[in-house]
Amino acid sequence: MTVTATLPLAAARSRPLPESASRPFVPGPHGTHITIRGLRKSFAGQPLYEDFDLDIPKGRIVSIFGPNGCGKSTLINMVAGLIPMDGGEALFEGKTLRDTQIGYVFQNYREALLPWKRAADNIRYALRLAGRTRGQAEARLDELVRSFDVRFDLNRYPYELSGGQQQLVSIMRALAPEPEVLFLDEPFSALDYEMTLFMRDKLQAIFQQTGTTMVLVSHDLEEAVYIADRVLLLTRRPTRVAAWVDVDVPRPRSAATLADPHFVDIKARCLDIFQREVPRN
Ligand SMILES: Nc1ncnc2c1ncn2[C@@H]1O[C@H](COP(=O)(O)OP(=O)(O)OP(=O)(O)O)[C@@H](O)[C@H]1O
Repeated sequence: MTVTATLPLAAARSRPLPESASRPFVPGPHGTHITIRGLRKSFAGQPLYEDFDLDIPKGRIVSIFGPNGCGKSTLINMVAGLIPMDGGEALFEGKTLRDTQIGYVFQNYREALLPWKRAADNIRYALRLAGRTRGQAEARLDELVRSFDVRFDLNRYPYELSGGQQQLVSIMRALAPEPEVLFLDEPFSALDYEMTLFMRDKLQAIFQQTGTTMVLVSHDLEEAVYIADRVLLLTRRPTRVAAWVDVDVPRPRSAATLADPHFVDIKARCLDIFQREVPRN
């Protein structure tokens, strides 16, 4: 699903909280960042999620992979507060979304940035919305430019930038207020292959610098495994967890990783689960 919005997070925090599940809340194991309990969602009377529980680990990159239409985007959009749950709840280390700083990177970078603002002003704007003073925003912007090693002119308008550059600005904007969790919905799917490889490595480098919990939806199994510490495989709807697969491949990963026998083995295991589990539902 493609979501297009320009100011998702401000809107998300003003939404009412979902109703709590009627059963007692059971916390996740040690190291859990996001605890989802009793999640329910239907579209047009057709259940997508029914009494769905999930624990997402802290300080890890989790990729979500599953068949078309199983609800990958809907899941992160509900947890990020962009669309309502029908029931259940999600807590961030015990806190509600309202008390949690999150970032979100949309698949459709063309509509994600504010077109009337220069790239740098898109980032400044997010920082000002998050309550930073003008001086703090400038300092943070400088820091981001250094850590992302930005070599193009951020004083350009989005339409003057390439797709990859726009998506890089979107990721910088999402990370600018130092979110506790970063959600990414197929962030590289609209980019060409060269730019996709570059952006994956950029994201990985940022993760290694910050340790921010990241939850990424991907259509591409190789990408899902390459980027993740853990891959969450989902079934067809009504959607369940098919499996969690650990990707115990050292970072930084590189093009050579793609041919590493252990990496290839993990990818094959994911594909096997996908093919075995998914059609049964
Ligand atoms: N607003 C909506 N109204 C009706 N149905 C919807 C809506 N949003 C999503 N759906 C349906 O819910 C299901 C899950 O959609 P979602 O986009 O979350 O799946 P996905 O796994 O991300 O899909 P894809 O792999 O195709 O990107 C799909 O069948 C979709 O058609």
